[in-house]
Amino acid sequence: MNKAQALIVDDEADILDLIKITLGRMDIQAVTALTLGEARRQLERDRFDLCLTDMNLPDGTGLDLIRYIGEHHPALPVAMITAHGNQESAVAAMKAGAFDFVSKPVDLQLLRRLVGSALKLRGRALGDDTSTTTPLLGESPAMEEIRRLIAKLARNQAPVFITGESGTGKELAARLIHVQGPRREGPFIPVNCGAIPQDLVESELFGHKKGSFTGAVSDKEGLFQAAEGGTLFLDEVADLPRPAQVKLLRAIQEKSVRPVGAQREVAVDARIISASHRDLATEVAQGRFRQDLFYRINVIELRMPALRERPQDIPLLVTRLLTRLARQQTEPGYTPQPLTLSPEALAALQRHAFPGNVRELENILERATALCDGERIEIQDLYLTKSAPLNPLDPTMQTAVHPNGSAPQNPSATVDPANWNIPAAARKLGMTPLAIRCRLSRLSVA
Ligand SMILES: Nc1ncnc2c1ncn2[C@@H]1O[C@H](COP(=O)(O)OP(=O)(O)OP(=O)(O)O)[C@@H](O)[C@H]1O
Repeated sequence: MNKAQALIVDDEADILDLIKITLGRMDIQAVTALTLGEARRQLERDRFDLCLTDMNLPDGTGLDLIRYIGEHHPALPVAMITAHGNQESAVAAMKAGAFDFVSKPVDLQLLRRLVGSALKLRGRALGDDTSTTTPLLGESPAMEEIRRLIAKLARNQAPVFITGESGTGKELAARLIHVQGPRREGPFIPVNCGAIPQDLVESELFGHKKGSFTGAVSDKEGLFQAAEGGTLFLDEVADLPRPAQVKLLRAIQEKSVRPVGAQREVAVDARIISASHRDLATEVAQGRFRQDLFYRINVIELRMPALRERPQDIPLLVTRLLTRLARQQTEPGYTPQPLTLSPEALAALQRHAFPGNVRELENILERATALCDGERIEIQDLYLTKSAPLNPLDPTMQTAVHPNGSAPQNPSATVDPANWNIPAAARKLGMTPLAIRCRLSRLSVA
């Protein structure tokens, strides 16, 4: 590959020189521009592997340049040089499509890492190499869109916040962002924030020094440091206690952490992807989650759709999951044929509400595979009981008209799947419990 070439845009000659020297030591040719107009001309004249731009330019802003590059040179990673402590412009840059940011005074170690990550994208098509991770299956437009967004997000370093119900594939999406991006060779460290005992959260995340608290018998590296060069996936981030939220904010802003009991901060280079099945905006409104942290981790939001919103994906998921289950039962010299699903069983699954989403589908099929006698899974092998929640979005649920002429109501939407309280639902819908039971058994699968 030819020598890499970077375009550096800043109206301060000193900064241009400093960056030029640093890149030169990395064997990268740097071309400089003092204005937005000059940068555009360079971009049309030459081919670059990376662009670094300041926010304030004499004839525009760095954001203008980021947007211009997004439109005309979408494969070119561009990073913003922001004024010290100006988090707004860092967030704005990443929302506009910047790959990453570095704040002034420029920390050369961080700059070198940033440049290294950007150059790993050279000559690579979007979404390469997902071979080691389960693909995100689904042919629905919603899943197509998710895959497209993941490929795009993989190319930058912005914090991503993934929302969605339990089992919708939030962790899978985070892994795909990691493996499709320049950090793929680095570690992917998943952390369930809700599973760490409250008093150990800070030490787990940021590490500790020997003797900093009872039980700290030796220095310990935190999960942030373990994710160096890779991605830290903070699952159930809403469960982080407030003091850890303050430290997390600082770690993201300053790209450095201070282990418990340590005097000095240590620089860390980890991409943060977080997720929660809870609505973080509500958590903020109720004072349980810091607004500034919410703003910082939620630069880009990815919403994983519930399975009930895309029942058309169920047949493909079923086929792939049954194939995988058959493979898992392979014995030396014998691989069983994947089981098939009867049309009635498939229809039943497409009517099911799946509160546990794809994970629940996996469990249902695993159980059915174990219990099924023949080669075809029948409706009764699914063990969807009468109390199984029905998909309120299923069109067959929308046809009944309520006697009082109000909008069609759906008993399964009213009957809380957790309680399955039919009398209460009947009161709410103005129907008799018997009528509800009849509706449910007509639509139910068992
Ligand atoms: N679109 C999909 N294609 C294939 N497998 C999927 C898909 N979505 C989810 N899965 C599978 O479903 C299971 C649950 O996914 P995952 O753990 O990513 O969900 P989650 O949203 O992070 O769940 P939780 O909120 O409970 O942590 C995993 O085995 C994952 O591989």
